[in-house]
Amino acid sequence: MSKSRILDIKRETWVLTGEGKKYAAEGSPEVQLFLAVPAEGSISKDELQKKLDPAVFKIGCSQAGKNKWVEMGKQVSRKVQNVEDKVKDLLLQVQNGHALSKEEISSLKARKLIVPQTWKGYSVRKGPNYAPKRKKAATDLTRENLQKGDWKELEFKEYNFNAKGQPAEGGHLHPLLKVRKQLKDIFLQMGFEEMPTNNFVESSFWNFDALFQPQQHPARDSHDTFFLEEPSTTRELPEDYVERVKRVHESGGYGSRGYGYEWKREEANKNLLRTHTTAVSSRMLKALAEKPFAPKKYFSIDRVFRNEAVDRTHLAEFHQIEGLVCDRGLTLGDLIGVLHDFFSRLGMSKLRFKPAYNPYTEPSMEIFSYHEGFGKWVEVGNSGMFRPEMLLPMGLPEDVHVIAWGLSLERPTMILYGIDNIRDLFGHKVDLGLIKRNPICRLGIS
Ligand SMILES: N[C@@H](Cc1ccccc1)C(=O)O
Repeated sequence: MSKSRILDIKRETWVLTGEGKKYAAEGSPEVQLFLAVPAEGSISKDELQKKLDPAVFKIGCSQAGKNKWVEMGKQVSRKVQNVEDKVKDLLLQVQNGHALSKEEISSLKARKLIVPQTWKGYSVRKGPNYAPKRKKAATDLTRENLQKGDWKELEFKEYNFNAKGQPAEGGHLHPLLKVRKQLKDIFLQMGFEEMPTNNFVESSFWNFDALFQPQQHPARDSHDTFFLEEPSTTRELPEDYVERVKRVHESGGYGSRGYGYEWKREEANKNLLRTHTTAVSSRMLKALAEKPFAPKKYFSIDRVFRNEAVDRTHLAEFHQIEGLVCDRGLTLGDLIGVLHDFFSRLGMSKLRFKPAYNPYTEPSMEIFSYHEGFGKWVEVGNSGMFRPEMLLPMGLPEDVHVIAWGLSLERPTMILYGIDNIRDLFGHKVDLGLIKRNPICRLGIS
């Protein structure tokens, strides 16, 4: 835009002074004076002065005299019959924004009845180099430019080496990892130790038999469990313990009648992808039974696998959170107390329990939490006291009881992040935006 296209604009207008405003309302001093002089005869100057404001008298005398309206002496008398208040008329015109002639302005200005007021502005017009007429500079040399050959005429934009680049994307943790970290912190704060959970492949023995789960149990069917083809069987099992487990399944002991069926070693040898992390708990408890007894609190958070029909709330693999406390004389009351402590740290303080069945726990309880947002009770986990048929063959002392519970990691994560389809949370269809949009995880589930 060239400079010559910008014009300064200055406008002068006139406004009344305080005195001007007074005369516009009350009449000019000369007229006020004229009207104070009687139409017939005369009035003494002293008498006249008393009738008028001193300033009006003084100015009125000089102006009325100049206009030859009155005869001034000791006595004052009129020289004309009528006068017109020209000054008042002019002041009213100025007040109403009308333009006056140069002479009229200068006479009012001389008497300090008006003052100038200036208004400043600019007039701006488009110049010959105004943007739309300019050629747009090309930013990229395209294949079309090369094919058409118009690159010869193109004007290319210069590189701006000072421009800032795109902000670099930092790492973001997946919601499951963040909730997992919160849960891990909760367990650690409660004094639990983490169990080693790095084996996805487990034998049926540790996953089911050691947990007093009978070999005909439907969960042990290939419809529910992924069995391994290669290697299809486990290499070794602790023989003495296997013998005790076989016996407790077949004929009981330790005050139990057992299941009364023929237990098969081949079934126990079958390798599978672990269906729950309780398989890890059974290994840990067996190891504990080998040493002089010491109470323990264990937890794990890791992946498990089930041959499920995949739908919006089920996947064939998910993460299980497992906690257990092993000590002398524990009761169901201890389990309820620990569950209240654990879940309230997750923001779920209203809990209810429902009797349930697990082959390895008695009694067993499903855990429900009241979800304020949903306005209803939702199932959040499963729990129980491990059966003597599981603990005593391991060699744990008889008065040692184990309270335990399990839940999925996906469930609380979906509630926390408002996700209603598990496939949006886990698997190859997860939108990276979900991860980027949730850099911070909120605690408090209900
Ligand atoms: N293993 C159970 C959870 C559970 C753990 C410990 C005790 C009771 C139940 C499940 O998979 O659902």
